[in-house]
Amino acid sequence: MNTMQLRWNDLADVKRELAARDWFPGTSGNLSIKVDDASFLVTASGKDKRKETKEDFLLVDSQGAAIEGFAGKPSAETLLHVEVYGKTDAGCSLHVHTIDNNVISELYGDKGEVTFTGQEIIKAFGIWEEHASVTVPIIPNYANIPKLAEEFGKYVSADAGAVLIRNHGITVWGRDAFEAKKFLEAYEFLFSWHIKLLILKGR
Ligand SMILES: CSCCC(=O)C(=O)COP(=O)(O)O
Ligand SMILES: [Zn+2]
Repeated sequence: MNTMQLRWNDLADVKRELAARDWFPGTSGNLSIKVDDASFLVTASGKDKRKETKEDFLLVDSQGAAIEGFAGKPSAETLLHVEVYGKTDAGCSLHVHTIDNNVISELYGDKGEVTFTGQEIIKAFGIWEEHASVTVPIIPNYANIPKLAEEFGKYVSADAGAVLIRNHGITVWGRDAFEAKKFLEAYEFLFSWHIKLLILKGR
């Protein structure tokens, strides 16, 4: 099996697991995985990502242009994945729309970021101190994708990270598929925990 096929299988596994969580409502969401310095696999645009087909992913070059031999169109948001691979050594980038990430993005959108403190799951990010904090930037949901990608890129420097797009979704990246999925799950846990606490406390 060549590298592209191995990475295809890795991304298909992640896609299946996120689909089982129902994190692809209404065809939303897009996923990518690096194949080498010149190319990555990205989900095809507009498809129901809960379905598994032979046309689920396309190979694109480092600028996000489709490489011949693959059916369909690359994700409309491929340029955000281009930012991740162009600016870091990350190996996988995951974008999902959930109710929880949308609610958090709207609640804290004016602040431009949201911070969580004193939650055990923060250890999933490799931060083991007591009372540790994790902060996620929140950017406006520009309809113009190159502009959205440019704004998103301002927060992309480390090999792992996350950016919330207001009333849209979250993009999380990591060194490989395992790490990106772990971080995505941890962020979604924090969002859900925070919203439930706010509701129960009546704030
Ligand atoms: C129906 S969701 C609108 C587009 C979007 O935000 C998304 O994540 C999916 O776009 P894609 O082109 O990757 O299918
Ligand atoms: Zn989206």
